[in-house]
Amino acid sequence: MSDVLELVDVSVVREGHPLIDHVSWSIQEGERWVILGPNGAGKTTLLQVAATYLHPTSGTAAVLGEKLGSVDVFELRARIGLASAAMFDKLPERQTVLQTVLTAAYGMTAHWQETYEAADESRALALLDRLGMSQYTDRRFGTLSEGERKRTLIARALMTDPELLLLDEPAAGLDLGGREDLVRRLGALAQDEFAPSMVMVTHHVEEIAPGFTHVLMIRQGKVMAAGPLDTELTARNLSLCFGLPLTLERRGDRWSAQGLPLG
Ligand SMILES: Nc1ncnc2c1ncn2[C@@H]1O[C@H](COP(=O)(O)OP(=O)(O)OP(=O)(O)O)[C@@H](O)[C@H]1O
Repeated sequence: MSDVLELVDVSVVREGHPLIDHVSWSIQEGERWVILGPNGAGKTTLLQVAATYLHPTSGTAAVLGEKLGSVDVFELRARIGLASAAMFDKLPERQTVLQTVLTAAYGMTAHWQETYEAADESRALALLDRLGMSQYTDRRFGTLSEGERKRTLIARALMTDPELLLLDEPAAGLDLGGREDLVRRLGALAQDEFAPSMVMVTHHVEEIAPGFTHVLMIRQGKVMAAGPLDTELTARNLSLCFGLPLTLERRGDRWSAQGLPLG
């Protein structure tokens, strides 16, 4: 069994409709995966299974060596970092950026009379610095721009020193500069040998940072391709996944894709 993630024939069915459909996927230690697929393909559903927030309707899922259904998910969740826009609503707007990151160390979303250890505060400050947020530590979370919020959430997800880091569309809504800044920071993280295993959901190959190693492509809940970027991220697979003819270009360790002209 894989140490990081092992899904065997996993389906998640809602209202008689499979959101993910007989998915088998395994992640080995040291791999950094990108999940690509069109709107509604099942990417977030897949990430929610990996984050232990969703249980398969059928099939088996093991995360960090623990089989879902026979493990205390609260203990397991402490070993997983999740950064997703769905967190925005759960985090108090009036809390400072530093508190927003610190509360993660206590498995909470809000600052409530905990006395933080100095070591936790130093760690939170170091993570915020790594994500380019040092000038914002005292700002209220609710006043941040989209890009600043996203970077805060990634620092927050790293606070517990997770073994698995899950990022749901971290670059969505960012402008070109914000995206490139984030790709650089994610690239530094992905290439750090002490960084956790990573899975990033995205819609765009341009957002794949250097250091990512594998891709899973999903369409209508089914896996279209899964494996090393070098062999699986091809124009053919991408075109099948998104349902239109696409060209794909690789320049160094970055990617770009374009639709073919009509006619
Ligand atoms: N509770 C639910 N009941 C019924 N259908 C659902 C439920 N939750 C999600 N879906 C549907 O399942 C499909 C997959 O959703 P999911 O959010 O996983 O897709 P996604 O690939 O992350 O999409 P996007 O790129 O648009 O964020 C969508 O068609 C969605 O409408």
